[in-house]
Amino acid sequence: MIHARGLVQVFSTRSGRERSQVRAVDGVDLDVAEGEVVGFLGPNGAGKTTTLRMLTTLLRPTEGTATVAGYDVAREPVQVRRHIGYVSQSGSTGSVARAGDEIVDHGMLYGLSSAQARRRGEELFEQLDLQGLWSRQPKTLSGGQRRRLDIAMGLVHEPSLVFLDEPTTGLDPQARANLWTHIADLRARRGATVFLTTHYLDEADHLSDRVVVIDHGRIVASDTPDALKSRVAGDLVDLEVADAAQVTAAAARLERAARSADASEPVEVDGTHVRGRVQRAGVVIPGLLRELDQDGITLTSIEVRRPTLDDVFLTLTGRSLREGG
Ligand SMILES: Nc1ncnc2c1ncn2[C@@H]1O[C@H](COP(=O)(O)OP(=O)(O)OP(=O)(O)O)[C@@H](O)[C@H]1O
Repeated sequence: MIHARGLVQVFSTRSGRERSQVRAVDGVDLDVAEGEVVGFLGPNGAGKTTTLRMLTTLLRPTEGTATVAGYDVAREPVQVRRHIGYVSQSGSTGSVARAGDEIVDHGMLYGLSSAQARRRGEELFEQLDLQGLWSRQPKTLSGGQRRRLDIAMGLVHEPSLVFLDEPTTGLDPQARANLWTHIADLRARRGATVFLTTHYLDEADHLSDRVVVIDHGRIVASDTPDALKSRVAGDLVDLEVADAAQVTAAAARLERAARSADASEPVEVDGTHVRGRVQRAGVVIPGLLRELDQDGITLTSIEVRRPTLDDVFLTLTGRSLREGG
């Protein structure tokens, strides 16, 4: 569905007399298969939107090639646009027309007859839980309803590939969860391929078959969320030691368990807490507990936290997405 090779985008900027160049996207290769849901993540300014704009033909690549839905973005932009849906960050539903008329107009813009566009619009209103809102002006809808209307507009011409740029930004948790169901449905019901950018790691984790991470204009990782988590981070084990005098001995034990499991971070001591990462806590902990017991070390508590995509992100880019914003 998407095949990109060596995509580059260089922007020239001017500040006063100074001219400078920004290599916003710096050699991106990307392959997305039919029916895949891919989450595209990166810190602010990493090049996500610029990549998306090249793939949707809104921006001509400085270098490199890409085919999207079977058409070349540089040579066949009209064909590309006809076969994709694009829901931008800002959305497109700011007008004063009625929501239903907006969607019919949009469908006709893509070559549907008005009857076809109406039928398709009504179907989408139903699928996206927008029943009863056909005659409302978009500006009177809630944030979640408006975002769903944006998505309906992006789908009216039945594209097999949909680009969603930060689909849930600014929505409350309930509206986000609701939209997730609809996005997951796109693939389940229609077999659509979905390429989405997001700042929410839980969203990428929940929705994506595969997560692609971009940093400084380059792809730094591409794998399933689970594979990324187990490859990069390891499970965090937090031991709380009952007797402060035994903290050092407990740390040495955890250190050994972590080392044998090939963890990269050092064990950290914080008061009576000893923390470290081990590759597979379920395998490592029974042996560790036996050793601590043999040494006469008593624990007040033990906690294990599975790695999150944020841990992966931090390891890959040196920044936390949560700090981003
Ligand atoms: N039209 C432009 N002219 C000059 N520089 C630009 C232009 N558009 C983007 N850039 C720069 O290119 C880099 C990548 O920007 P881009 O918007 O693709 O990042 P992003 O990953 O989408 O970020 P965000 O998460 O903040 O939306 C940034 O350094 C940005 O300042």
